Amino acid sequence: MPNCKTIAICNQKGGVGKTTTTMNLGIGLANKGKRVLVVDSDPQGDLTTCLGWQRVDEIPVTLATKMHEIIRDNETNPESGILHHNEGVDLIPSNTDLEGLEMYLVTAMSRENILKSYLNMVKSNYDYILIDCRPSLGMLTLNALTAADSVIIPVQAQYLPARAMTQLLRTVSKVKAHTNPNLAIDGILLTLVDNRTNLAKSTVDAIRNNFGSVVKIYKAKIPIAVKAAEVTSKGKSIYAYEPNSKVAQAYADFTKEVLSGGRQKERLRSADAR
Ligand SMILES: Nc1ncnc2c1ncn2[C@@H]1O[C@H](COP(=O)(O)OP(=O)(O)OP(=O)(O)O)[C@@H](O)[C@H]1O
Ligand SMILES: [Mg+2]
Repeated sequence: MPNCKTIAICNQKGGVGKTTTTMNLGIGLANKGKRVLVVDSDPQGDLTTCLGWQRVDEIPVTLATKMHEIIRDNETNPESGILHHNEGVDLIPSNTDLEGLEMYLVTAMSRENILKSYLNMVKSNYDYILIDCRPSLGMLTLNALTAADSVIIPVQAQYLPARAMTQLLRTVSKVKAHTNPNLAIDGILLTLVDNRTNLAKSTVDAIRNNFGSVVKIYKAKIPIAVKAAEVTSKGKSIYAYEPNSKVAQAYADFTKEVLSGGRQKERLRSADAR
């Protein structure tokens, strides 16, 4: 059976490009012939909307439905309710129902393992599963990190995210110590990069100096561009919306780096967990 790699796209900081990256990496991988499932793990349902399902609250089967089924041990078809996007990715959608599920998780048995248990039922159908995390380090993100083989951290290249990164790296260490010893950090993806400003350049340098020895930083950098912001309301990827743009090229380069794998420089040890 072919191996499936599950990647959580994670940063508790809001608006750093997690959803845009999940969508364009997912479709980038599908364009390279990979079987891809993207999972919307944010009750805002942004990934679901970006992929073209505008009325998220009318979607009958969502990630919350699937996770409830696991918690209640209901026998159902794990593949039912998975949506198919015409650019070749499958989607497990979400809406505000996931908010209630997250609260419910707090008291559930094996609460960090629910998403993993579900994804284990469908992962043989895929080469990659990408989980778009919500901007917090709550139960849903802990479920994503427990289900994942690795984490990609989009970082907005406009200020030094020192505190948020330290918190995130500590959370990854805790997850490694408690629920997922093999979790790796694949790397930091610099997003919303404005190459014209000195601030962006010095911030990119500062991110490299501060975290480059601990976590790999992808060579590809995603430029800030109006087209990238527009595409999120079009229901299609940047490759379909603006194929010749710098953002499309950057996401294609990033996709190639992800395909070539690489977990080098990941020196975070579970012993670091506090
Ligand atoms: N390269 C880019 N250039 C310009 N705007 C972008 C770019 N990438 C994303 N955006 C816009 O920035 C905003 C935040 O992006 P996105 O929703 O992907 O971030 P997020 O980290 O998922 O946010 P949240 O934390 O709310 O889930 C969106 O309005 C999006 O359209
Ligand atoms: Mg998002």
